[in-house]
Amino acid sequence: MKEKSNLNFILEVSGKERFKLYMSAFLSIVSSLLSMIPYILMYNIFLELFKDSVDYQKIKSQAITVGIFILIKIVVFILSGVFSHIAAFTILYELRMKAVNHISKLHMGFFKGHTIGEVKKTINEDIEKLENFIAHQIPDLASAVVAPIIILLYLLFLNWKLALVLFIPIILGFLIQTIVFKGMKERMQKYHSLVQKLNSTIIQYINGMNVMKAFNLSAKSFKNYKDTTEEYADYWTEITMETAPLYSIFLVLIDSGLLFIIPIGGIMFLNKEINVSTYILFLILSANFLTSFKQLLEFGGDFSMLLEGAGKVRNIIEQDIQVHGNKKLEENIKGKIEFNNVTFKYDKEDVIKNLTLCVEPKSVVALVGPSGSGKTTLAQLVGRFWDVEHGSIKIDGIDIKEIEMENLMDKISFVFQDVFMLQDSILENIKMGSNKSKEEVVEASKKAQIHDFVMSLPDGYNTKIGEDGIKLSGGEKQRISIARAILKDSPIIILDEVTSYSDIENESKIQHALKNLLKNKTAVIIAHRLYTIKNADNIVVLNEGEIVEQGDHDFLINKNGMYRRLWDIYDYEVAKEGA
Ligand SMILES: Nc1ncnc2c1ncn2[C@@H]1O[C@H](COP(=O)(O)OP(=O)(O)OP(=O)(O)O)[C@@H](O)[C@H]1O
Repeated sequence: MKEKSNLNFILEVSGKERFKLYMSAFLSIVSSLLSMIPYILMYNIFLELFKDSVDYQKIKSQAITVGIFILIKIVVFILSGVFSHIAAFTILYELRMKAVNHISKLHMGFFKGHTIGEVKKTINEDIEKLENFIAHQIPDLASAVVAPIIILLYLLFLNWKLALVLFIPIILGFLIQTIVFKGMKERMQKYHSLVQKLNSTIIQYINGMNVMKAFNLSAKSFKNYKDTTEEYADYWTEITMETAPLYSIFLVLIDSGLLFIIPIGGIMFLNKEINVSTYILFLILSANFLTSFKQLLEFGGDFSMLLEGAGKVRNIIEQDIQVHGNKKLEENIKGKIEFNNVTFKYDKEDVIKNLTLCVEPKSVVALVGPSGSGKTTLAQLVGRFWDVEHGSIKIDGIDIKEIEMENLMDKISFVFQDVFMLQDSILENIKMGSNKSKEEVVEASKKAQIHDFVMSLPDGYNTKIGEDGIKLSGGEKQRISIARAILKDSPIIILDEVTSYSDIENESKIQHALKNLLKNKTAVIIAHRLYTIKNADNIVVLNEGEIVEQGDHDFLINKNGMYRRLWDIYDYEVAKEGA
């Protein structure tokens, strides 16, 4: 992945915009070359002024030419900026779209290894920084490289001995630069990881505020944030202490580059080796040369920082996407799900172990078992939230890896406890991008037992949800998510049963809604409350990723195994709650 440099990566993603970048760099070089011309013309003016009989007409025409070149330089400079800015914003747009699009195709596993803070920093900040690089630094860099070379060549041509004096600050500058920027890559990596950590801790701090307050943990979480901020500040202090003294010497050296030209040029003038106009031109051009040279050296630091940021974007864009085949499930599938010797692990330990299970079409299978036994994992594997390590999962005889992802998602509806809500109207929250009619939405909402609630709101289905709109209770969100699934009408339902209901009324409404949802569907239910799955066609008892028993409720109760024990615990807890 690292064979290609990050700079090449930027050029590669520039795609069609690359021409604009080259154009911008070219115009920037032309602009800096044009800025030399007035100096050369001024030299001619000086030469003329020091003649015995001054030709004022010639001076006038030279002065007008200087003015024209300055104007042309300004126009070319602006054009260079226009090209680079247009390119930059187009590239930024494409890069963001590419990254966000790519993220949607990644395994969930990617989000396990990267926090939301990290991903946000990359997509917002690292990509934004590239704007500065593309819009300003590519053209600046082009002219910063070419301009000093041209000036130096011209000065060597004017008087090579005096021009050689300029090499003193160049050599010293390079030496110091090498020392200052040694280990810069590692430092920049650490810098980026610290910024990511800062982002993650602040997101964690704000997102978890209500939970932390409830548990009186605000101070602890704040301490986490404070510690990270201190680590960041300490890191910058450390870098500054290490590099500042040398860097200051470097700046002074470059700025005082003229100190070498003034005395040595002066001596040469007194010895009549150069005339006064050459001396003056040397002073002007040397100052110009040293400024461009300093700019060029300063690019080094910015470069490392930007290229490291580009590397982060690459890390996302070059992540392997979840491959899928192009087979399609028929419109009216039966909905049979087969797990064949499925093994899966998140990290080191197998969470699902060589599991074989058949979910018959239009049957309801409930997964029960102790916490951590693998119920959620097994259900999520059907939707390829993760891919199995060994074995296969088939729907109507086709391996899910061979099915086109969109088609697979079309055939499965997920109803999870943690309901994701769009910051949009209730109508859009139920439609979820589909082109179903309002009537169909209302029909689904009635079946999901949420219609009456929606109609009691002032704006009905147009009521906004989210920060600017109304807040919904857990039960209401759950019923909206059931309405979504009823509207989607997929043949397979994966349902994470709600652990607790806010009240009896909510509970009976949700049970009713679920009954409507599961009618004629193949369903896999992750069961937390045993009595709700008593009527399931098949109850699968999981323990440590293995099926320990399965059958209907009566069969399993009579078997007197783990299911029976789970019931005993459950009955005890329900009795305790009721007491
Ligand atoms: N994203 C993840 N990354 C790493 N390990 C995970 C992840 N999700 C679950 N696990 C681990 O996998 C095992 C099975 O978890 P899973 O959530 O499937 O069990 P569960 O039976 O649904 O539990 P519960 O009833 O508590 O929801 C557990 O040991 C859990 O810690």
